[in-house]
Amino acid sequence: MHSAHLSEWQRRSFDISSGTCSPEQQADTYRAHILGIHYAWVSAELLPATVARLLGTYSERYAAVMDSDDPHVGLNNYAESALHLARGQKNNSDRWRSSLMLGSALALPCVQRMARGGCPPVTVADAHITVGEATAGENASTSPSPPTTGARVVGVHLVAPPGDPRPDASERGHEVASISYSVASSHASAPTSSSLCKTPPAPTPIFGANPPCYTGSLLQAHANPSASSYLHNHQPGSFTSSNVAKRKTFSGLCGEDDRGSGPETARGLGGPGRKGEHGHATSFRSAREQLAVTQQKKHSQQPQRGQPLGTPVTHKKSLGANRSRGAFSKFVSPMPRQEADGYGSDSGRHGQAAQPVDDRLKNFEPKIIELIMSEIMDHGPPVAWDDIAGLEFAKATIKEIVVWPMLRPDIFTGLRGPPKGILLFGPPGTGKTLIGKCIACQSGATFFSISASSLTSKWVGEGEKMVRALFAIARCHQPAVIFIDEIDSLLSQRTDGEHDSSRRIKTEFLVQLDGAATAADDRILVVGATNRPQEIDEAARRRLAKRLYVALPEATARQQIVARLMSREKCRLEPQELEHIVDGTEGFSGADMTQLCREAALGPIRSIQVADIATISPEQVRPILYTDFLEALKTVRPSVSPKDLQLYEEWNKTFGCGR
Ligand SMILES: Nc1ncnc2c1ncn2[C@@H]1O[C@H](COP(=O)(O)OP(=O)(O)OP(=O)(O)O)[C@@H](O)[C@H]1O
Ligand SMILES: [Mg+2]
Repeated sequence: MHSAHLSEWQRRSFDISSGTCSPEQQADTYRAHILGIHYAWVSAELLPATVARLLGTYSERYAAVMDSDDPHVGLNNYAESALHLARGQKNNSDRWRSSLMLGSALALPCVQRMARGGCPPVTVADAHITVGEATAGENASTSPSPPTTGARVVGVHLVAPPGDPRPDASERGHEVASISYSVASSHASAPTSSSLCKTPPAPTPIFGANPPCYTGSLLQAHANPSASSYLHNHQPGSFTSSNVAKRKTFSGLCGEDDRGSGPETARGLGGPGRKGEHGHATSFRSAREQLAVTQQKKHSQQPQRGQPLGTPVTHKKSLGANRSRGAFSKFVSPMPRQEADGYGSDSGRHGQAAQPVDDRLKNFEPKIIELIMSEIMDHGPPVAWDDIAGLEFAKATIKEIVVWPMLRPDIFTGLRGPPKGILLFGPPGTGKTLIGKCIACQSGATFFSISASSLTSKWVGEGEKMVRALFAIARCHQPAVIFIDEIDSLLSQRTDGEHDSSRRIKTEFLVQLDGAATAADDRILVVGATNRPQEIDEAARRRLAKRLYVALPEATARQQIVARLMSREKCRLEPQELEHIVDGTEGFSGADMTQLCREAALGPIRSIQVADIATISPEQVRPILYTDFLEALKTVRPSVSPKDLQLYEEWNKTFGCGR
């Protein structure tokens, strides 16, 4: 072994053998010996035989110290060092002082918020709360003496500063004294607090008219045992206690623990009915009572009708937490509510499908009904009859067929009954769709505006169902107008090579149109519009009994169109100029006239310098002039060729209902 080790070894052996060692020192020395031998063995500093001999020797001696039954010799000092450390530590649990002092508590934002409700914030000088031996505060002179001399006063002192300008400041000394006395008397079985209290105890909530005022709280704490518990649990002052028992005493004297804090608690369950040995409410409460208290608290926190203003109510803001989510709670859709009128026109307009209410619709799949309701029904911007220029015969006929029978169904019966179908045919852009929109607005009927593509489906059989559903729904909403724009694509002539499904759709439509599936008094009118009337199937043509030619606008109609459009713009057109424009637009359709006016309206803008376009005000833009129309006429051409026009004329002569 190294010399250093050897000297250490020798020193230990000498210490033990000298007889001056205490048993603890002996045990420690033997432990050190054994560790040293292990170390030397591992380091190969000792021969195994030597290790065995030494270990045997020292283990035996160590065991003699440690395992001895002799109380004077034997010891167990394993934990000695730890205990030694613990003994050196200061234990502060006995005398504990909260770091939350009155001053810091009053500076807390929540306390300041409470104080903002009309009662001035309490200052440090206002309150001095002491738990412990009798205190001799500045208010001692104002406090009545405790009835029992030597009784330990556990007091709550609220001291009014001498110069406090607040009106109740002078009284608070007495009031506080009564609090102090009240608590003390409870300990000493003294007279009731009410006999000494200046303010009669009232069963008001702990936060009365001046909730944030600590004075009020403390006074009511005096009157109300449970309020005392509030004080106990929430008092922001310094809390000094000499030991745990004293703190428990204070807790008991103050009333209930925090589980029962609140006025309802005292009045309802733990209050007058349940008294502790000192005549105060005890803190014990069964689970059932606790549940009732919790419920009561919950309900009392909800604002009641007629609750006086200023009564503080604790509101917990939560998102939807107040809403019942139970199995019986009614789900409220976040979508805006529609009128629950079944398949009313309103519900369909907004794309929300209602549940079928009519027996006639029960055989249809909801999705088909939904599709028709949500996509087919259409209500555009309002169109008046006067908005349609010219076309007097067509307008009169439609009024006769659609509007009047709707108004007087009792007169239009029998032979006077309206036809089941109307066909509006004519060149493109002449106002056929416009007439359909006008019917929708003016007839007062439920208006179904569908396109052929809405009724056709790639799924075999779906198209026929759609057609059937359309008429069924229209039947449920009589009087109804089914407007089918570009009806030629739906009811074109049936050919041998066409797909079977489209043929079936046509057949179904003709069946429905014929009225075979409808009653005689059903008021459903089908209005078809097409610019290719010659392509319509002859069976369909027959069923669309009133075939009205929507011709190109005549001179007066063209003039009306221009005048009407220009009346909404800043325009300067002489009557002669307007006549010239009308004369120069022979063969123009209504759409062409609209396009001409749009083009002319751009004339004033084009005359503005490019640099000024960003800064010019609308008032500075010059009016539309005749020259603008002349310029526009250079670019706008009629969209209907004379040849096409001839075809329409011929078809009208052949199949049309015009004069
Ligand atoms: N008689 C008219 N009076 C006023 N404006 C009209 C008239 N005819 C057409 N217009 C104008 O032309 C536009 C197109 O008209 P509309 O859509 O009714 O034509 P259409 O006959 O349905 O054409 P298409 O056969 O191509 O469908 C209208 O929005 C309207 O501005
Ligand atoms: Mg059209």
